[in-house]
Amino acid sequence: MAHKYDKVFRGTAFTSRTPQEVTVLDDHLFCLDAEGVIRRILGPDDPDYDRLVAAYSGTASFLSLAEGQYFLPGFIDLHIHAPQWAQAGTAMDIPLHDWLETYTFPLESKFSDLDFARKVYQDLVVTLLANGTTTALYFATVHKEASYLLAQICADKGQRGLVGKVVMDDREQNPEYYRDESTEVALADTESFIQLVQELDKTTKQGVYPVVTPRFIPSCTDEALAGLGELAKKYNTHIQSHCSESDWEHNYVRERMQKSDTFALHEMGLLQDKAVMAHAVFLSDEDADLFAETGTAIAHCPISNVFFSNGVLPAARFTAMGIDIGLGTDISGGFSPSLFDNIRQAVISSRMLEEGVDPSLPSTERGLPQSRITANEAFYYATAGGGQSLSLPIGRLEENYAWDVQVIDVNAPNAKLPLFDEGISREDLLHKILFLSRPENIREVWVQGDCVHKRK
Ligand SMILES: Nc1nc2[nH]cnc2c(=O)[nH]1
Repeated sequence: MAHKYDKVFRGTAFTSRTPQEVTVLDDHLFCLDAEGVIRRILGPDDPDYDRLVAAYSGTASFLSLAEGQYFLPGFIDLHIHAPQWAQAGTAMDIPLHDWLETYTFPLESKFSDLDFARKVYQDLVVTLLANGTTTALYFATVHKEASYLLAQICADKGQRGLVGKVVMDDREQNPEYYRDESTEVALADTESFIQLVQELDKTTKQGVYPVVTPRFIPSCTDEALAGLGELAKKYNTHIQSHCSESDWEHNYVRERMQKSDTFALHEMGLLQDKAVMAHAVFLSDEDADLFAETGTAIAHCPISNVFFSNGVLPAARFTAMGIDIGLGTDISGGFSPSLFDNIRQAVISSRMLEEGVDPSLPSTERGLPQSRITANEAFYYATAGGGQSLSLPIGRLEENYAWDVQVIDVNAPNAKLPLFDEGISREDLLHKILFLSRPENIREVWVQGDCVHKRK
């Protein structure tokens, strides 16, 4: 009899049900179709379970996890500057504005050289996959060709890439050596980039997507911002930018536009269901309401925020207000390519926000009550929250979602997790995985039903 499913996986999986609750699927079967979509999930009590195991086990379509191995959804990096991988871990000691001018713009300008771009982008995509990141929302550079090359590399290596050619057209704000030639060229390049990537997408299984990407308001003219809003609408694309990241940026926009970043971006047609704004640390309640109403998501980048944001995102409050939130590494404002590291920092930063950090103040005045997030919530942001933010069926191990997973091995050689209690609860085990896993524990990574990384 012909097999109904393209692949069947057997093992224990963790997946978020809500921001606070994780579902454990103990020794379940995950049945995929040829498109790499989960069509059926069944537990050992299901009457079909034994029949399916008997039919598929021993075939090339069946993969069963060993003791100590678990499925987690692949991570979704909701904010990452691909070219900045080349400077990750350096220049963490100066403010955002100086950092952009002294380090970042000179580096990004080098991506006019396609050979250099290829070297950096290939290394980054492979590294992200090895860190369990199955989908990434990338800023590239102003260069159309190199931005397209990044989309091609994602297509080639099997990562779901959402890629933006960055727009920086303001002649006063951007250095002559690194900006769009003119507003017209910025818009024309963006439009042809969108068309090229939408064509490329048709050749991939996992999907690659063009993203309308004004770097941030300070680097764009009003005309470019409005034109980009129209292009996003015309081609139904995702949108990304930075919003209210730091005191300097937030105040610059207020002075130039006489309104907040959020309201200015909204006026330009840049807030919508498929829009993701990085940081958003300084949103007022009115700004936050507008995010929730328009379906605009926040890419929370907790490591980067320590260095560049002058504050901590009140993630718990914004989640309660109904805003979609995902996690971003913000390479290289953040130094780490790992969303495990960012899960940890999201929890740590939220605790510091809640408790406060100035010991000279009485405890009652030190912090912002009810700001802490749990490890479950940070896990949600890195997975289901990211999928929700992008309006894509990813980030959950549920029927009709893509099979994007990482196989975690708690007994990996040289990276064994400290597990000495055989009766450990499933939730405690997940928390150990979240706080202690290293790349060595990520045994395999799958995107849209295909294996894209395997540790030797
Ligand atoms: N963190 C960060 N903030 C920005 N704001 C504008 N550009 C950037 C960037 O590259 N990184």
